Amino acid sequence: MPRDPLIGLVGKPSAGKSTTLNSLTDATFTTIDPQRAIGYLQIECACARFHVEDKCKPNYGACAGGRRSVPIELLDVAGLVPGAHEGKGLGNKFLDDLRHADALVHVVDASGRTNAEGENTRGYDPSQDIAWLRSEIVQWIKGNLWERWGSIRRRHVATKATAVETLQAQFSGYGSNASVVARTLDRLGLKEPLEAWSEDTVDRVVGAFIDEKFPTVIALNKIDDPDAYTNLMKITKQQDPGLVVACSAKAELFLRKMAKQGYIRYTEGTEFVDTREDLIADGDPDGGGLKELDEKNKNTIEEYRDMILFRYGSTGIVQVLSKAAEVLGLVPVFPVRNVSTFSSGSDSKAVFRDCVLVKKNMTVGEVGRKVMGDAPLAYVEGVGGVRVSEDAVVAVGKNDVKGSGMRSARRAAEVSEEDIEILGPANADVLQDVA
Ligand SMILES: Nc1nc2c(ncn2[C@@H]2O[C@H](COP(=O)(O)OP(=O)(O)OP(=O)(O)O)[C@@H](O)[C@H]2O)c(=O)[nH]1
Repeated sequence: MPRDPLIGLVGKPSAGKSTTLNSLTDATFTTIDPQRAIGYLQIECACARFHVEDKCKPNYGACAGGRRSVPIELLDVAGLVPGAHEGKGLGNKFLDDLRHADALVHVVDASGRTNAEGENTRGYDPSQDIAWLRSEIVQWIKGNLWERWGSIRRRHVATKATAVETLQAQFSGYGSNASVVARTLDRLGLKEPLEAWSEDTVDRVVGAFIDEKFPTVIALNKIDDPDAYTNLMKITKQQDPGLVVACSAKAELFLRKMAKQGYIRYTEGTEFVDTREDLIADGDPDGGGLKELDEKNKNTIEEYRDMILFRYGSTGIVQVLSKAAEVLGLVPVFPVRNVSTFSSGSDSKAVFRDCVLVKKNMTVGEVGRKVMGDAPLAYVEGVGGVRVSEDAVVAVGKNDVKGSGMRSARRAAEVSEEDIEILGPANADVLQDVA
């Protein structure tokens, strides 16, 4: 059964990984182990599409006016320093942890105040970190492959295997599967057979495999630091701007903490912060019931407004996670028991109680099995009661709402009502092309 997607946070020591992880998670009920936590991905909820926002009650996470926070697992992959592939730092442990991740967030200290080892300095060029992190992963995978290339090639010829079969046998240890390898090769469109590949071709295969298996978002952290701006401009020009997000984990952590303690109103992912003073000035004599801030915290909020919120539009942390979900191509699927009312079992008034995040290119049948485990899947239908093939692929707005089979399904498969789930297409007008 496909497991839940996992996003790995990587970066040198002191880049801000733990702060990012803490700012994305709700410390009260999140710790799986010290390195793993549940963060919340913000998505457009299906309730908005069907105008039932007022009845939306998620079993996990929350939904406010159609913006839903869906739990997603995060992993802090600590211990990366240059030379990790040779066992430096926490080298082997780092690489071992890395293989579980489906996408990476590279947390970069954009302030230039820490060197490659994470030690204090000034004026360090953080674009170097992006280059060496990639190079560590490349050397790790290429090293393992090239070391045995002679025998891999001989076996490939002797067994008349396909290139996908031969490479998958080598890449399975990185959490790969045959479709990842097939997409890697498609990306390159190589003409020569595997036995004729040069070292240069193997390098290109490794590079394309890393792009496919570990799509990476670059989180340029510490933008509250005045030195960060120049680095930010430089890196945004060098990298695919679609993969870079400017952020401040420290600011996000602070704002969430202050909001939780009742000092401010803060809408995560936005520039909107209200203090008691602001609300009184806006005409609410009670100041929204917020507590009075002390001078120090008031100044910090002012500083964050100037340096981050008004300049960048948000702390960027919510966007880091959304971007990671985007590069991974995650599709939120909404299991419901009834495809007309969108309710789930016992509580017939609440809608869209569940939401699971699945990877793009998953079929309706695979999603059904993920949600239902081994229970037999009689048939699949969705909004409007339209039947859908198990082989259809899910995408946002397409085959992403599912409900229970009831009587007709029971006839179809002779299993109990509880055993059936149905997946179905959303309204034709919201169908989107499969990415
Ligand atoms: N100015 C500023 N400092 C930050 C920010 N995020 C983290 N820091 C600081 O950077 C230091 C290192 O942060 P951590 O989150 O512990 O870094 P890490 O990457 O987990 O470090 P290791 O545990 O050593 O791998 C701490 O002093 C943080 O307060 C930020 O957005 N702005």
